[in-house]
Amino acid sequence: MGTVVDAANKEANGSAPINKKVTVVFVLGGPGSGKGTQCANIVEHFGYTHLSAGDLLRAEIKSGSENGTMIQNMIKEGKIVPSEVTIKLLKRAIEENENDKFLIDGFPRNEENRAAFESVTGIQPEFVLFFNCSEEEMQKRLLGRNQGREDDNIETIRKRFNVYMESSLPVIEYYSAKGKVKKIDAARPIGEVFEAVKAIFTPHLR
Ligand SMILES: Nc1ncnc2c1ncn2[C@@H]1O[C@H](COP(=O)(O)OP(=O)(O)O)[C@@H](O)[C@H]1O
Ligand SMILES: Nc1ccn([C@H]2C[C@H](O)[C@@H](COP(=O)(O)OP(=O)(O)O)O2)c(=O)n1
Ligand SMILES: [Mg+2]
Repeated sequence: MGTVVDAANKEANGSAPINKKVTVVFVLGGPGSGKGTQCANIVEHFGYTHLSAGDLLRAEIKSGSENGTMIQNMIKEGKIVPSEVTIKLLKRAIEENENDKFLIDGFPRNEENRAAFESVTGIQPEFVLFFNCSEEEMQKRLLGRNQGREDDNIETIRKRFNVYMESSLPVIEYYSAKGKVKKIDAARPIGEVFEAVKAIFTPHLR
C-alpha cells in the first residue's frame, strides 16, 4: 500500500512516475548512425521535443555536478553511465517541458537502461526508430564529426562499437520481438534518410 510518506520519498529520489501523459519515440542506432541529425529534422517537421541522453550527460559534466567526473570518465571509456543518473536527467527534462511528444535519442542503450526507465517512468515507447548503418560508415562519420568530443577518437570509437554490439543491439532485438522497431537504412545521404523517416512519422501526425 502506498502512503503519503512513500510518495514523498519517491518524489525526493526522483522515482515517482511522470506526472503527465506523454508520447515517446526511442531513437536508436550505433554511434555516428545519424540519430542527432535526423532528430533535428523530425523536430522541425513533426513538433517533437528532442532529448539526447548523451547531450544531457555532457551538460551535466559542464554544470559541475557531483557526478560530473564519473560521467566524463565513463564517456571517455565508451561505457554506459548508470541508469539512475541518465533517467533522472531525462525525467526532469520531460517534466520541465510543456510538450507531450518526445524523441529520446541514444537511450535505452542497455538492458538496465530499458528496464529501469520502464519501471521508474511507467512509459512505453510508441515505437523505436532504428538507424541501421555499417561500422565502416559510422567510423568515417564520427572521425569527421568535428564537435570536439572527447569520445570521437579511434580508440574510444572502437570501445563504443563493442558496447553497442554487446549491450545496445539486444535492446533493439527486445523491441523488435514486440513489433515496435521501425528500421531505416541510415547509410544513405541525409536527405534520403529523412524521406524514409518522414514516411514513418506522417501516419503518426496528430
Ligand atoms: N546520412 C548521413 N550521411 C553522411 N553523414 C551524415 C549522415 N547523417 C549524419 N551525418 C554526419 O555524421 C556525423 C554523426 O551524425 P550524428 O547525427 O551526430 O550521429 P549520432 O547522433 O547517431 O552519433 C555528423 O557529423 C553528421 O553531420
Ligand atoms: N543512455 C546513454 C546514452 C549515452 N551515454 C554516454 C555513453 C555514450 O558513449 C556517450 C555518448 O552518447 P551519444 O548518444 O551522445 O553518442 P552518439 O550520438 O551515439 O555518438 O554518452 C550513456 O552512458 N547512456
Ligand atoms: Mg548523437
